[in-house]
Amino acid sequence: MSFANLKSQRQEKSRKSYVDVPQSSVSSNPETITLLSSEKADHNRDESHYATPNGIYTSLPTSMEIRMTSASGRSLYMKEPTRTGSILISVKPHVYVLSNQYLDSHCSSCSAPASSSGLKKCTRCQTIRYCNLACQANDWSLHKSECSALQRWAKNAPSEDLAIPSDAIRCLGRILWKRKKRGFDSPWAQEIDGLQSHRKSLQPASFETHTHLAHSLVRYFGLTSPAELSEYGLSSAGDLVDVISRFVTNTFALTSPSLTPLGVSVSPLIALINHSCDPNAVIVFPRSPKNPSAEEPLMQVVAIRDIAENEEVLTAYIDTTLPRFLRQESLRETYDFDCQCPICTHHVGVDPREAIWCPKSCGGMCPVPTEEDSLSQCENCRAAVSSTDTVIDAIRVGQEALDKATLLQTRDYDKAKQLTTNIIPILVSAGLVPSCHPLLGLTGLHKSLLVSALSTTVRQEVLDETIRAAAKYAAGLSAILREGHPVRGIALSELGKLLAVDELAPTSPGQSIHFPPSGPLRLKAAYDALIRARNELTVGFGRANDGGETGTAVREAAMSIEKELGVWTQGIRNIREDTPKSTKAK
Ligand SMILES: C[S@@+](CC[C@H](N)C(=O)[O-])C[C@H]1O[C@@H](n2cnc3c(N)ncnc32)[C@H](O)[C@@H]1O
Repeated sequence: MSFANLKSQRQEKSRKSYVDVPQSSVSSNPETITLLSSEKADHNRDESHYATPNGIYTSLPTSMEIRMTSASGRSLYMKEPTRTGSILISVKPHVYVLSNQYLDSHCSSCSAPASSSGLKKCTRCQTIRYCNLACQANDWSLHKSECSALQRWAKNAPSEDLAIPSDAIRCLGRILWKRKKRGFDSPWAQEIDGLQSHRKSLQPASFETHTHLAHSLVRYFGLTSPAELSEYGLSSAGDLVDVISRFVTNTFALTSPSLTPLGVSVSPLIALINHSCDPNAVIVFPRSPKNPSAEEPLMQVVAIRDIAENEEVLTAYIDTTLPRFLRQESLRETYDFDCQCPICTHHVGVDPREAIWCPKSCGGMCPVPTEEDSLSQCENCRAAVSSTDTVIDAIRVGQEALDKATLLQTRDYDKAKQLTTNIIPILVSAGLVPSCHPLLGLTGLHKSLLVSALSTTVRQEVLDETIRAAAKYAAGLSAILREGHPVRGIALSELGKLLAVDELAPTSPGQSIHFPPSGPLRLKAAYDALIRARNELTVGFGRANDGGETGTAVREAAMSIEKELGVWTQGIRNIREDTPKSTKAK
């Protein structure tokens, strides 16, 4: 449920404060902290949304029901056993928008990428683009209000690069316009108003973010006084902060069928699902070829393991490849709770997110030593880790490099790549396993940087390095995420596609002892990776969707390699048959 660009909102400055959140909720004085912790016993939430009748969720499938738990509020439960790969929920989000960087390349109505005939631009705001007139007509009822707000914003923008408001502002705008249009008492508005708000327990960092969002929203709507908020059914600036808090806590990434985050979306029904770092379901936008584009983007919840009757459906709000302390930090900051899921609380065995190889190379793993707990030994042979300081230093340097390279990846490609290239070997020589943080993150980033370079020039050694990085990344993910997780499926499909790229300088099959191999062995490795990817995508993007758009493309790629391999095999057979016996013996 990553909320793209939220933090960048903090940079959006504005002149006048409309926001009237009680200072006590953000002050750092001890009294406030006491107040907050006693509220925490009551889960720190505004109870008013619990009054919302379950009946308003018109898209709630009959196989599920809403229950209340003391630990996590409203929750979705299965009323019947469900198999891996089943689609549990399928809805169009209440609202969604593309992030600024995708406004030129994707349709703002169905969120599909531009076809070869390009997209048609709204002639008034010159910002929003559509596949065709049908997509434009589908979006018009909302874009009508948005169009003039976008024009006003652009006119007053201090510079060209700030001429379009962020995805968060545009999405909030759409929520308020649609809420007004549907009626403040409509089921649609009740579902939005029923979303959980953490306004009363905002932490200082979140308070700042919410304030900036409120300022920007006021500017986007062209309001000149807080009284004008009443037009949107809000009686005070505090109500506006509530809307923003609901949005922040309940927003999902709008993703492509290959999981690229394209924007943000809100579905009150799907927002009833609570979090686990070991989820039994995922939220995807598979874009099945069977779906009419007017129904896209279709948001689906898919079971990634069998779910029993009376079991809670749980998805992950954050990146679960991160170590526990980073997951907890992120959940506390954005969602205001301490995760008590099995992998956060049961310390059984070594967590592959925080592990190094056995110093005696027995194949076992040891927990990464920390400043607080420097004693570490192999889970298998009990060999003690002696290079504690080296490991701690390597992880610190790795984390700094990952943060820096992530920031630089779009601004300074060479520096970002230099960082990943130089730091990965340090972490590997310190003994980190491929799934360990921050090695996994750096490997994923290194792979993405190499892939983006391939789009300009393909050199054999770069292609091979990219394949090795993709293989290490897929192996690292596989140690953490359960089989059928769409992130695993996408990583494997990327590896398969890279292996399938024609070699520029194939070596002879006899020389193929290293990875990636060459010739038919490479093709076979591509085929194997694509078949594994296909199986995982069929689960993660829903069996009924046949793995969605990516699953379908991967199946086609695998079929074409199968044919090619058939030709190779036949070719080798023919050569064998044509070769005189005396030559074969040699
Ligand atoms: C998207 S909402 C989920 C639905 C929410 N329980 C409700 O009643 O509306 C996210 C909020 O639910 C609560 N929550 C979700 N998962 C939780 C968990 N594992 N433990 C405790 N609270 C959780 C947190 O308050 C979080 O900010």
